[in-house]
Amino acid sequence: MSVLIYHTDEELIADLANYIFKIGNQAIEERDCFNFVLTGGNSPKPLYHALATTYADRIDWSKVFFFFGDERDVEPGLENYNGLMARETLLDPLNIPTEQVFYVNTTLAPAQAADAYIKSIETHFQGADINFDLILLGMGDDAHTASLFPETEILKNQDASVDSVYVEKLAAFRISFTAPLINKAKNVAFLVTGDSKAEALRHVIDVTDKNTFLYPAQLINPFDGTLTWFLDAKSSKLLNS
Ligand SMILES: O=C1O[C@H](COP(=O)(O)O)[C@@H](O)[C@H](O)[C@H]1O
Repeated sequence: MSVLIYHTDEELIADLANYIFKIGNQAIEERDCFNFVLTGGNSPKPLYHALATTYADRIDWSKVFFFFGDERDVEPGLENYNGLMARETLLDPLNIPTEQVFYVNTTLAPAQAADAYIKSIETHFQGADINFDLILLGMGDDAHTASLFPETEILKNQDASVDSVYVEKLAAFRISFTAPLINKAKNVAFLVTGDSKAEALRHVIDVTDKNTFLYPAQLINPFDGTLTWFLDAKSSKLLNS
């Protein structure tokens, strides 16, 4: 595991962009395609904007396939839909054709949407083992990642799959990769910024006595891949190292 801490947002974004392109260009060289899982929420917006502008010429975007590690159970056109945020900040500015983007179909009931999503991923991987080149994750101030929220049923799911979960404190359903599916990735990177994440981050990175039911991001530990944390000074202020 690598923990990288940056003192300016510009440095963090530049380094994370370089990391993404290194993995992406290597995947394209090896297999002619880069399977890239996006995170939702607010934290990645400046990164996505930078990828689509300053760094737009650093990869052949026609070879990049985009997925979502989690989705909110709202209509695709609504503000909270992670796919809409990614479309506005990254995918539309780069003119990515819809065939390269795997959105979660939230017009279906949550369980069916989860089922349809894993099936579409299986089809894309043509029956081969599903191991994404890169999964980008965020983390909430309650230590949830993707939509693996504390004290929810999905945390017990041992299948490398996509599941639906009812999150009581949000009174809403989510659709999310399970922890085993994330852990099968070749590379996993967290992007975590802001003071409000500091305490959760301390529990996830520094505390050796794990409680994955309360701090779900502790579940992320790739079986055979790399794990890198991209942090700003604020989110990392309570870490020992
Ligand atoms: O609900 C979500 O939250 C997390 C963290 O989001 P942020 O706004 O604090 O950056 C995000 O990673 C996840 O994809 C999203 O659905």
